Amino acid sequence: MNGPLAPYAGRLADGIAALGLTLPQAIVDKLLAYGELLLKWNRVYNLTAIRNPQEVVTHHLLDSLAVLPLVGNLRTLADIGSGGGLPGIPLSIVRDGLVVNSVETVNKKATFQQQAKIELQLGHFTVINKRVEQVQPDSLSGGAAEGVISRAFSSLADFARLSGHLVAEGGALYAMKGVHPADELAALPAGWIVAEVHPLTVPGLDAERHLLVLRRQPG
Ligand SMILES: C[S@@+](CC[C@H](N)C(=O)[O-])C[C@H]1O[C@@H](n2cnc3c(N)ncnc32)[C@H](O)[C@@H]1O
Repeated sequence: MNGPLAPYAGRLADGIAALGLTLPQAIVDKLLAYGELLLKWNRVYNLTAIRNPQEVVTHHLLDSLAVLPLVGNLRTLADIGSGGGLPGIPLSIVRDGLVVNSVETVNKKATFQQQAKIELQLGHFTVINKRVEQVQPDSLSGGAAEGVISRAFSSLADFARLSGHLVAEGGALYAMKGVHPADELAALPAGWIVAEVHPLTVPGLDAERHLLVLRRQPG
């Protein structure tokens, strides 16, 4: 490959190793190809504020992969407010069998994701161009999802309110956050609890990251 991400291929490989992941070279190449597509389409479609190739590797690719140890064993995932396909597309690339439904309301962003699905041959990745509150669980590929994830989508309370209906029984909401959002916890809607808080380290990213797991209150 000789596109704008080529100089950062080593950084991606080092980051993947630092996350404790071992990925075939073909998968690493696919991650780079996705990053290049994002940069290319961003010039016209304004998909993400990040335009620096190095930051595509750290802030988008590695940041998305950092949650893999916590969601990588799920069978079905819905990514809400996925923008240019984050974290859903990187997760779909590295976990071929994972069924990912990617929900994004803005047409041009969903169109980009559909194009990425075709170019990267993501067989289990489905784009849903709708507002999440209008999506019914049975319209998701695989039905209600074991994991419903979002990054930079909304407050925890709105995430639970708007997306909670898409979580399968026994499943969870996964909120990717920067600093631990202590002030958002008190505003959670009734019926949801924060079951787990995982601090995450993203290689090459000098910023706090947390994954919060929300489950339905028992009883
Ligand atoms: C800040 S962006 C984050 C995009 C991506 N998750 C990321 O981390 O780069 C939030 C996205 O949520 C989408 N969005 C906002 N409200 C939505 C809703 N009700 N249903 C689906 N998507 C929504 C926006 O169009 C936008 O693309």
